[in-house]
Amino acid sequence: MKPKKTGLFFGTFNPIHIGHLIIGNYMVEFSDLDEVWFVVTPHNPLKKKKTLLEDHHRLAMVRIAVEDFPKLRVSNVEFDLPQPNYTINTLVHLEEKYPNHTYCLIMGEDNLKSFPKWKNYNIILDRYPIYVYPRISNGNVDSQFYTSPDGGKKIYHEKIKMVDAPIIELSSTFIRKGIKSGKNIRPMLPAEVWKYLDEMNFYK
Ligand SMILES: Nc1ncnc2c1ncn2[C@@H]1O[C@H](COP(=O)(O)OP(=O)(O)OP(=O)(O)O)[C@@H](O)[C@H]1O
Ligand SMILES: O=C(O)c1ccc[n+]([C@@H]2O[C@H](COP(=O)([O-])O)[C@@H](O)[C@H]2O)c1
Repeated sequence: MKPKKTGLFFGTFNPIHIGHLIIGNYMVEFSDLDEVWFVVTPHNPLKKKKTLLEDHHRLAMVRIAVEDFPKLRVSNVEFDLPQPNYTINTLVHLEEKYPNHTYCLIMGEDNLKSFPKWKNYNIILDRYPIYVYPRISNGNVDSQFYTSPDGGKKIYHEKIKMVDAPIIELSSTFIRKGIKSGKNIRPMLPAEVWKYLDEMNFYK
């Protein structure tokens, strides 16, 4: 059987919002990927855990968000791996567990900026293409992968594919703050995710 080309969209998803969904869906519809897995991360090694909802709630909301999209899947593979979750370890694990897939990474531009701080990022780059989705909130990306030697037109590492997709400037942080200050942020979340959050009184 031909291996499935699978995009791994790693994230904290605290909570998942329509920006995430638009990215996952765009990648699977407008690139060469067969499917996209939203891999819910218990603990990002570069983030503090304090404002984080419990893993199973974040997972439940991703599951609700993707259930009507057959090419989008949710994965809790990192729940049983050591924390904090280093992506290289998860990739090794996935290669063993699901050998009939070829993997690439999906990330927003903000994550590309911190990418050189990731464990074994050179090995990740060696082995996996990275599809990057544009994001502007953190200013111009100035990671080593972006700097053209002549300072002119941006050039990128050969494994990094910048995807020409619409920019949706929305973040989970914005949503959490909005809820805390009593704003109506309902259109920013899939309807059923908003319902879940609201019923559970999260982020208030
Ligand atoms: N609006 C967006 N546009 C492009 N990429 C995004 C967007 N929102 C999230 N991402 C990407 O999705 C992945 C998971 O992101 P994450 O769960 O941290 O969401 P976030 O909205 O950035 O959350 P937070 O505000 O809590 O940091 C990351 O690769 C991030 O870059
Ligand atoms: O492997 C690393 O060193 C590493 C460092 C920082 C972040 N990551 C991963 O990047 C993913 C995106 O995280 P986040 O919090 O921006 O959604 C998440 O799966 C993290 O575990 C991984």
